[in-house]
Formats: sequence, C-alpha cells, structure tokens
Amino acid sequence: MLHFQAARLGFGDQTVLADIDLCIRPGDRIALLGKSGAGKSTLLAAVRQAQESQCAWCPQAPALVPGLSTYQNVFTGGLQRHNALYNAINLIRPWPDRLAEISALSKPLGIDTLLHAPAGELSGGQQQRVSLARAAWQQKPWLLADEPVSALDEQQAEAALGWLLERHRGGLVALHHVALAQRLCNRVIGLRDGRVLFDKPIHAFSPADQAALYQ
Ligand SMILES: Nc1ncnc2c1ncn2[C@@H]1O[C@H](COP(=O)(O)OP(=O)(O)OP(=O)(O)O)[C@@H](O)[C@H]1O
Repeated sequence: MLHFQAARLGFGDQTVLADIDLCIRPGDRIALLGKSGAGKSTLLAAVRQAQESQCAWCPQAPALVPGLSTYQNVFTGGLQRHNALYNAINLIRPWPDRLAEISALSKPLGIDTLLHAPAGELSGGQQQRVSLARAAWQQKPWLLADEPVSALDEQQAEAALGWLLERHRGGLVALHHVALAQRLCNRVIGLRDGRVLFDKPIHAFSPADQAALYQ
C-alpha cells in the first residue's frame, strides 16, 4: 500500500489543498478529477516527491530530449537502475538485449517502428506514447500520471493507459475525460475548493458528483 498524508500543499502563502490523507492499495486504478487549477498536478507532484523510489512518473508534457531517439528517451526512464558506464554504453551503442526489450515494450504502444527516430521529429501523440513507454521502463511498483493520454484519440488513449496501468500494482492518474476514467479506473477522487470532495468507487460516481466537480 502507498500512503500519503499532508496537512497542506501549496505555493508560498497559497494553499492549494488541505487535509490530504490518501492510500493507494494494490489493484487501485484511481482517477483524479477536478477542474483546471483544482490541484491535481500539485497533489501528484507531492506524492511523487514523498515516494519517488516507489512511483513511476508520467508527466503532463512528455518533455523528451528532442535530439535523442525514441529508444534513447525510453531508456532514460531506467537510468537510476544502473551505473553510469552501463547507461553510457546502452545510450550510445545499445546491447541487442536492451534494444529487443525496449522494442518489445514499445510494440503495444505502436512506437516500435520509431525506435531510431529523433523524438523531436515525432508528432504530439507519438511523443506522448514514448513518454508512456519511458514511464513503464522505470519499472516501479506504483504509477503516478498527469494527463498522460491527452494527445491521443479516444481508442488509443484507452488502450495505452490501460496497458500502462496493468504494468503497475496501482495508480493515481489525473484525467480530464470522465468517460475515459469510467472505462479504465475503479476508484475516483474528486478535488474541489482546496480539498478532497469525494473518494469513492467509480461505479458510485454519479452525474451529481460530476456536476459538483465541474460547475
Ligand atoms: N509552480 C507554481 N507556483 C505557484 N502556483 C502554482 C504553481 N503550480 C501551480 N500553481 C497554482 O496551484 C493551483 C493548482 O494548480 P495545479 O497545476 O495543481 O492544478 P491542476 O488541477 O493540475 O490543473 P490543470 O488541470 O489545469 O493541469 C493553481 O491555482 C495554480 O495556479
């Protein structure tokens, strides 16, 4: 189980969220919902900071290194697992095993044919899929993701995020699309007015909950 507690999260004098007490249990696929500015990224960043060694991270913007290839960008997800020499060799002249592993990892995301393409030449959706593969390559037990499939069409988004969630013990994912959250997640946390408005199973998420969050 991953536990995170904070009396207050914010920036300087501004309190973004208060009284956070969050448990992510094995099997939890938690959709984090709330209006723009509700504090989803702030919460994810704080959980990440507190539990970095346990959590894979998929950011809102892919932030790939444009001059590096898809393979190299994915590989950077696992730099912390190895020493500098191993990393340098596998970045410059990848061992066939590494290339094969990252190719296999990239296949379900449809980017295995782009392994040698510079990330700067990929479309927004392709870059986002590289970012998902990089998160998977971190090989951490839990997933934290901030709008990880916003640049993908509905079908691709569901397949790609479903794939990433399956590779983790549990996950907390900020999403804008309620329908996607309902298809992929089993629990929902709603943020509003600086606090957790509800934390419930997704099947109990009602139109009234949705209205309370976004109106
Ligand atoms: N680096 C920062 N410095 C100061 N204030 C910030 C910073 N980042 C976010 N904020 C403020 O914190 C509040 C919550 O922002 P946050 O990015 O967590 O919201 P969000 O729910 O993730 O929004 P979105 O859906 O638009 O990404 C907002 O009022 C925002 O202006």
